[in-house]
Amino acid sequence: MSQPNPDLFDQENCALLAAQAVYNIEAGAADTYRTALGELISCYDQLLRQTRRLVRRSDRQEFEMNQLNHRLADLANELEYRATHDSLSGALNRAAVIERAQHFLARSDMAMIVLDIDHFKQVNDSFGHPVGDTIICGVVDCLQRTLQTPGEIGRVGGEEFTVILPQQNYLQAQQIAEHMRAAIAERDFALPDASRITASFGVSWMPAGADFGTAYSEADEAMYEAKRSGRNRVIRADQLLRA
Ligand SMILES: Nc1nc2c(ncn2[C@@H]2O[C@H](COP(=O)(O)OP(=O)(O)OP(=O)(O)O)[C@@H](O)[C@H]2O)c(=O)[nH]1
Repeated sequence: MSQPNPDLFDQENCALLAAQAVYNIEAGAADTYRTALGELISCYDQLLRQTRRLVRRSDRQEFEMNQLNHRLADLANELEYRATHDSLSGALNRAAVIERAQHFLARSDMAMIVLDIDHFKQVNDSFGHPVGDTIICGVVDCLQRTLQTPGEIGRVGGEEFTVILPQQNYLQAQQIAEHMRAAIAERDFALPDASRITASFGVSWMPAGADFGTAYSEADEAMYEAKRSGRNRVIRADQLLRA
């Protein structure tokens, strides 16, 4: 049960009641005294009632203002989410990936994985664009489930994704990419012909202070080498440089 609101004017109300009692009892007092007291009582009574009404109105407006502030904060969060995320898969969008990667690289070393779904055009052509869309969401789900360390997953192009991994060395990033590759290859995407989906991966590693463009182009080049050499595999950029 809710508590009744405390009367802010309890003291004034008591004074008013006492004055009213005096006014009623002292019937024989001088007329001027009684008239003045009567006016005082009436004005004071009206003042109390109006002030109570104003306090109630102000409480209501404060409540409404708080509700509007909450709604505004929710909308700001929603706007921020929409500005930074891909609406189909929920992964970060390209601009947000660049921004976060630059943020990490300004502070620490960072590994980057670039992956691209294999023969995706064929999936779209065979089963239609909506089925292709479910594959994109399924691939992002595989990446999210596999990523156990701090990092960010982004969709940087149609069927191309990026995973940024702060403070992970080449070997750790390669192992994460391998787990992701296996998770996609093993997942049943429920395609009508029961075929499997695979993706090709490239991995780069940059020391603190490097730029996003270099990290991305090295990982992208390694990913294309993974495509050229048969798809459904992980290639590290430093393996290309040595070859
Ligand atoms: N369903 C769907 N398809 C998309 C989306 N964005 C891009 N695509 C498709 O992705 C396909 C990319 O095809 P390609 O670049 O030829 O590459 P691929 O068929 O995956 O072949 P490889 O990369 O060489 O293995 C095209 O058919 C695009 O229409 C999307 O948001 N949804």
